[in-house]
Amino acid sequence: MKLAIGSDHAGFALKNEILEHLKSKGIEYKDFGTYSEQSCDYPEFALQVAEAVASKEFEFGILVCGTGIGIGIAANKVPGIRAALCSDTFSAHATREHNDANILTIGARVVGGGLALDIVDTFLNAKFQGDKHQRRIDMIAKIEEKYSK
Ligand SMILES: O=C(CO)[C@H](O)[C@H](O)[C@H](O)COP(=O)(O)O
Repeated sequence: MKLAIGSDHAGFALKNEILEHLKSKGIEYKDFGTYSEQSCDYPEFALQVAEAVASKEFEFGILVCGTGIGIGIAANKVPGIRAALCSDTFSAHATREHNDANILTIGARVVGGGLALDIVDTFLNAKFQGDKHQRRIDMIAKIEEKYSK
C-alpha cells in the first residue's frame, strides 16, 4: 500500500505524527507538504494529493488541516476523488465499506493524536463492500460527469 499525505500549517504537527506512525508500521508514503508551521493555503496540498490518488499512483491519500473540512472540499473537486472527513472510527470504517473513500481527511484542531492514529488504522484496514454501494458510487460518478463538460 502506498499513501499520499498532505496538510496545511494547521495540520502539520498531526501529519508528522501520522508519518511516524506509518513509518513504524512499514507503510510506504510520500509527503507532499507542507513542511513547516508557516501559514499556507490548504487547496495547494489538497490538489497535489488528490491528483496523485486520482492518477492511481497512490492507493489512498490522507489530508490534514485545522478542521479537515477545507482540505476535503478542495480534494473532492478532483474527478474520481471521494474524500471523507472522519472524527471517529465508526465513520472511518463506514466510509471505506460504503463509499469506497480514497482520501481520509482529519481535523487537527478537532481530534487528538491518539484518536487520529486509530482513525487512520481503521480507515486503512477496512474493505469496500461493493454491491449496492458500488451502484451508489456509480451514481456519484455520473453526477461528476454531468458537470465536467
Ligand atoms: O480549511 C480549514 C477550515 O475548514 C482549515 O481548518 C484550515 O486549516 C484553517 O482555515 C486555517 O486557519 P488559519 O487561521 O489560517 O490557521
